[in-house]
Amino acid sequence: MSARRIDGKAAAAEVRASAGRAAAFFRATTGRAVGLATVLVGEDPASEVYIRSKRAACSEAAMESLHHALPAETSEADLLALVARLNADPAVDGILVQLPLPPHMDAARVIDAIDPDKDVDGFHVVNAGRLAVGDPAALVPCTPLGCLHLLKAELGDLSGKHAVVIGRSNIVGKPMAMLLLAESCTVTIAHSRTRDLPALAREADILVAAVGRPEMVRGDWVKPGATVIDVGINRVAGAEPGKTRLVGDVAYAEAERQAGAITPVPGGVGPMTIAMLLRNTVVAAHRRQGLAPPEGL
Ligand SMILES: Nc1nc2c(c(=O)[nH]1)N[C@@H](CN(C=O)c1ccc(C(=O)N[C@@H](CCC(=O)O)C(=O)O)cc1)CN2
Repeated sequence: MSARRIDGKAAAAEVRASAGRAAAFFRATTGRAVGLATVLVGEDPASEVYIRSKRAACSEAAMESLHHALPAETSEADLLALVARLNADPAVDGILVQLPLPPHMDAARVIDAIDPDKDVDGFHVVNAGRLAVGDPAALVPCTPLGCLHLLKAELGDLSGKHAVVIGRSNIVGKPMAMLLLAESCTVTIAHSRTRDLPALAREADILVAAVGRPEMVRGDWVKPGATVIDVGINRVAGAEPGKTRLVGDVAYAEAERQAGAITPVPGGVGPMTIAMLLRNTVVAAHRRQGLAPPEGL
């Protein structure tokens, strides 16, 4: 039997619509639009596409996006000075510095210069700490937040389920594990040094793959009926010369024969990242104004 295909595009459209309604309420209440500052350093083509999509999503939700495009050779000091100006700007509710940054910059230093309450990517150490201790003031990284949204829509209550998260990055693996723990899952974080990863993965009711290695998770790693969330976005050579195609970290055609439900790539987790960015920005705006973010956002 074939797994249910989890439609991330449809789920993302709902989250974006609900963020748009909250942004309209915010404008009606405060007299100003929710403002997101986007910062792109250099001309990485994929980053340019993501920034364009984020700005288009903002405009669709009637939020203001204030874009700063800096040349690749910008110094870290100049970027930090821009971040300081955005921190102080009352029209800016959220600040997003698109990653990756050029190699001469220290991304951790730049992220930690962002006001944690405007850190709509949820990457700041203060937000990582808030998430770890269960502080509701945490702004949570968009990709794992999107994964959790898809999991809850698919499974309802996650309590007691065994979740295996493959990947331990600060922006996906670790926050994903924290979110699942907060839902009372039993969580195992696996990584490149984990012994007998296929056997461990086969124990998972929920299997999250966030390793950045094309189709690493094979069909026989998946417990029958498990829910599989594929965070990978890997561009690999296509069938025709010179063409490429996107694949996840999961060998989809094999895994869908085992899983109960599975996210595709593209069209699974990816669209949720931008939807949750809008959600985080609207939440940050409400909190900064002393307003309660709308229920269910
Ligand atoms: N500051 C940040 N930088 C980066 C983040 C982030 O969350 N904050 N995440 C990624 C890139 N990213 C957003 O920035 C992102 C990646 C992928 C998608 C997406 O919708 N993917 C589509 C496929 C798109 C394609 O055809 O290439 C999908 O999976 O369906 C959205 C956002 C790194 N940097």
